[in-house]
Amino acid sequence: MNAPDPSAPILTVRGLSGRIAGQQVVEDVSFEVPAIGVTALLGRNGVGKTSTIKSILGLIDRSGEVTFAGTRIDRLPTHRIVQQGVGYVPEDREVFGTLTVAENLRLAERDDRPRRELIAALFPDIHDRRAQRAGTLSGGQQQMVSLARALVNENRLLLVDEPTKGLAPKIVDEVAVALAEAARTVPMLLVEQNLHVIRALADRVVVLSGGRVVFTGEAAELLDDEDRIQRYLGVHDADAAPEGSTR
Ligand SMILES: Nc1ncnc2c1ncn2[C@@H]1O[C@H](COP(=O)(O)OP(=O)(O)OP(=O)(O)O)[C@@H](O)[C@H]1O
Repeated sequence: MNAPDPSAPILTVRGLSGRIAGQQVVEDVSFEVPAIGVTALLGRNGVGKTSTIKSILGLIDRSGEVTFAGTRIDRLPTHRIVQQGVGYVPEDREVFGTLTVAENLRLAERDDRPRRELIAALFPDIHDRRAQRAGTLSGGQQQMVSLARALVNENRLLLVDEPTKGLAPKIVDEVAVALAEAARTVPMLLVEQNLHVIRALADRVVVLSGGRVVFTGEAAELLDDEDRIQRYLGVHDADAAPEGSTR
């Protein structure tokens, strides 16, 4: 077998469309995620970022081509996509509130040798709270559990949806540090609205507007351009979050 080409994208999306309840929420979206670093998926509220992630994962009705590590995955059910090494950290965390931290992590374990030591090292606070019910954790702690669930398996790509949403600034920084650690070992497609976090983490950006891609490029190309930031994201650089955001 040939060795994989490290310069090839880990994920290629071509002409992806997604529908929810018969309504088109993702329209003919095309972009690539390199096999290294963080690619940020950006855009104003409601442009279709979450729906794009869900279309890739087959969580909503979709059409178009999605190629992961050289294999078409656009006809596969979600569990088969995840089994191929696509980790998902959903918006709003979706931890099992009545289960303990340890039980939440155990449920996520897919590999023969789950990376429990790595999780303990990356998230010492969560490790110390492994007997606590996840529903009683703070928002930031729940986000760490959600991230830990994706990192406990050896994934080849992480899809991370708005990990800092609704968190206090200090906790946003902690989550950003954890994401940066994670990004050292696995490429990431990150939906994020906080400009400070985007600046700290993103290597490349893909910007959506009205369900379509309107800009792709190096993160600095967007972040050094006040006009583009305002036009595409509806924020001034000094702001942490776009218009209409709850943060
Ligand atoms: N379950 C649903 N039923 C009907 N419409 C939906 C549903 N989920 C999303 N939509 C619509 O699809 C469009 C795209 O939503 P999506 O959540 O993908 O946007 P987003 O860019 O992730 O937004 P945000 O930044 O606010 O999280 C929006 O117009 C939204 O109202």
